[in-house]
Amino acid sequence: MNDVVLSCRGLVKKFGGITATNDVTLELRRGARHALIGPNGAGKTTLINLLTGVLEPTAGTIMLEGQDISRVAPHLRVRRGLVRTFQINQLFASMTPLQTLALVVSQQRGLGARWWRKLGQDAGVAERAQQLLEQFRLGEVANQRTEHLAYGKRRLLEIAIALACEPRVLLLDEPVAGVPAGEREELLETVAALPADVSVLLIEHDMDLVFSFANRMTVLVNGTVLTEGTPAEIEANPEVKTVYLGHGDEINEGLPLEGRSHV
Ligand SMILES: Nc1ncnc2c1ncn2[C@@H]1O[C@H](COP(=O)(O)OP(=O)(O)OP(=O)(O)O)[C@@H](O)[C@H]1O
Repeated sequence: MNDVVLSCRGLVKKFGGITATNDVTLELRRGARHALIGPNGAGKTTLINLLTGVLEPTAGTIMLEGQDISRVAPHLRVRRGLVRTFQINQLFASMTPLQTLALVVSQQRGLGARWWRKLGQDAGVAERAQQLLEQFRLGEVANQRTEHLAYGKRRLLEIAIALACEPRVLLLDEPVAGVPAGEREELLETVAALPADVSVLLIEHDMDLVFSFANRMTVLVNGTVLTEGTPAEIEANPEVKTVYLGHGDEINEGLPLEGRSHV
């Protein structure tokens, strides 16, 4: 069992009379490429917020590398290696990718607020920032203000920032959402090339990405795990089809064999 990196057991989250997460048990294995899918309102965002500590569970436990983190503050979960991608906010708009990544790498290495002075001096920080720029195909835009970047490049920067935090578990929250067709390929290739030792939980509506990326899938419906399995098992599962068919606009038109991508 020690190859389980992140798990939750009997996780419940109630908002007043609404049960958004209903007795969810999930295991993420070391090196996993695991996708979490489900129709709108299934509880995916709530579950990610519980795992990252943004929300406190009504009941249940969350374990990271064998330790109970159910009540650990979000920033301390990041320090322990549980990192999610987040949308770049105003804070980074006027900074360049190089500055942003140097800042995050500096913070990660305990250099804190002295990052800017250290940038020129600390070869380790500059080198790691440069590696990340190359890995995420941001070299050409390294010195452009983030607010001027193409949307796909911003999404790449978001993943690069998460990786700069040296995660053991990476929660990828809809990495291709809103990315124009012409910029998607680069993003898909970069996601596919994430380091094998980082375990990834992907939440995504784009079924092309889900089925090309994941080797394990969990389907959430009404806050509950409907089923879990390999992509082939999920695709063949009549219950999964019914659930998505019931929602009309979703996977019924989106399962890969039926030739559609976005749901
Ligand atoms: N803060 C909140 N207060 C009350 N109800 C909430 C809150 N957050 C989520 N919910 C409800 O919990 C349920 C699950 O919502 P959640 O956003 O987690 O689903 P989701 O699977 O992420 O949906 P989507 O794919 O549309 O983003 C929904 O019924 C939603 O209305």
